[in-house]
Amino acid sequence: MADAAAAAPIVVPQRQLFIDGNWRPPRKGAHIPVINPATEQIIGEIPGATSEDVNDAVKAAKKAFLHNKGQHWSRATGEARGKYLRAIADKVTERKLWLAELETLDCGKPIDEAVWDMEDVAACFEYYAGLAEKLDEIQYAPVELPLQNYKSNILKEPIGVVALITPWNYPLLMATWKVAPALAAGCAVILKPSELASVTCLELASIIQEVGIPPGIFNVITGFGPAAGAPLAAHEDVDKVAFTGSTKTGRSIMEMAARITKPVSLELGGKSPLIVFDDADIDTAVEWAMFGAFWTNGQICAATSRLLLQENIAEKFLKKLADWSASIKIGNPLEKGCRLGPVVSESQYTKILKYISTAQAEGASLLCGGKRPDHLKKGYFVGATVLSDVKPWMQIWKEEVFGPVLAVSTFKTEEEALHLANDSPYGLAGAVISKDADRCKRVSEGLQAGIVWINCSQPTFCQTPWGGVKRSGFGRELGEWGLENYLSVKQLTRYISNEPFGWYPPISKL
Ligand SMILES: NC(=O)C1=CN([C@@H]2O[C@H](COP(=O)(O)OP(=O)(O)OC[C@H]3O[C@@H](n4cnc5c(N)ncnc54)[C@H](O)[C@@H]3O)[C@@H](O)[C@H]2O)C=CC1
Ligand SMILES: N=C(N)NCCCC(=O)O
Ligand code: NA
Repeated sequence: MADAAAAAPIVVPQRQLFIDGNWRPPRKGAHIPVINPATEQIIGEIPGATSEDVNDAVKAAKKAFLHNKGQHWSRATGEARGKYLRAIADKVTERKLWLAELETLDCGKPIDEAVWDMEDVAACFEYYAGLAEKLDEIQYAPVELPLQNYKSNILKEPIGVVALITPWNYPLLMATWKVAPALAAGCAVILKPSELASVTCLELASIIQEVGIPPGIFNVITGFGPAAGAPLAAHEDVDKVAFTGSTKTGRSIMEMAARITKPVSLELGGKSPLIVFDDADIDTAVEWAMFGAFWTNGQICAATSRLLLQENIAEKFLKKLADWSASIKIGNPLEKGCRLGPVVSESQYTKILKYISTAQAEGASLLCGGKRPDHLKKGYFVGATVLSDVKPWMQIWKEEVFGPVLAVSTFKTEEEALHLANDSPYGLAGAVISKDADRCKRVSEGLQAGIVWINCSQPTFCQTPWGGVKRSGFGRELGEWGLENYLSVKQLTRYISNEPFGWYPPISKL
């Protein structure tokens, strides 16, 4: 399929903003080119929304949330909403290859990975359909009280109109991690995908239109961050913002939200460590180290981009790592078997190369990669890059690169490894590889991170919570925690005694 498609170019559908169940051109008429990072060519365009369109979308969402006293959506049963989520999952599955090809064209990830993402997207909608149904069972859950005159019950209600602002590294999957639980909870959604990769999110709008979710419950506003994202995050009638992206933008969103005391959940950057002990099986560990740093062309917030090797295996490990990394199939991401495509944009490409040259200037050794491979004349390709002799004070050890760049350092003892691993403002993920289960347990407990992988790096399931500590953000996506992000908890406390309360002396006795 991918090869046939490469022969007959796939056409990016021309779409408008999706507001109130309809496709609408942006009020100011702006458009943003869609660039294929593998060819550097413009292959389509997306609408460039501004605050006027944001106002329209928020108004539609608010109206839809309250429509018919919420009976048709926000106060409908979870079971009713779950049916729509399952229908979305089915359509994503039907269109899996088409969506995957669009994703690859738009952001450059290898087609095999894009297909995998689409499978995860469908599974995530399916999973939250199940949680929507389960929500009905737990409504009015009793709370045990110390006084017999009272009974308390808990209602879980949708938070309201939610703004979901998402990045370009897993364009449709990161949107789904937010859209699926938000819809399951009964919220009305405004999705603002990244201007660098919005195509598949617009296709999701088309799917949602087809399955017949009430107009206004799901809206997509494409556009630049400052023009479309900022007015959305700051809007008075947006009840919550969920964001995944850079630490800098996350901070500005939190500042905007703070002005009107609006809740936010933030999934920000990382510089996650992978610690490999000397009892590890070298081949297995090398492969996980590569996957943790080069999958998704290295553009993963939870990438284990800092590798810590126990000193006595470092030489052997690095030799294998460099040879294997240099052999990764890099090129046309639409070709099956491709394992490294271009990074998303010219500015990311330039930024990554700058990180690599700074690292070398600071004394790190380049073992492989570091540039666009010679056989590729165009496209934002960066060969899988391994930098060794990295010291903790170097920029490459401290800052998120968001590209296929692995920084390597060594340690002697477990204690030193943990110290080096935790010496970062970030705390999204961490990983440990060792045959010693006790050591893995100690290290897992010692890592300051929201996600710890043991004897692997990156596998992620929609059932398990996702999010960070320290400056990597707060709140948890996925699993039951992901649903809580979009629910508010209401307590209902009833006085059930037939006797008067009796605090004030009765008037007759005065
Ligand atoms: N943690 C993660 O998953 C991600 C981290 N990043 C990091 O961020 C760096 C820069 O990438 P960008 O695409 O510029 O990330 P970004 O954080 O600026 O973009 C993420 C989303 O936020 C929106 N946005 C930007 N400025 C905004 C504002 N003022 N108000 C509201 N929304 C706004 C963008 O349009 C996009 O939808 C990357 O090199 C990488 O280090 C980027 C994408 C994902
Ligand atoms: N689908 C998997 N396994 N991981 C997604 C990681 C998304 C991120 O960059 O945060
Ligand atoms: Na693009």
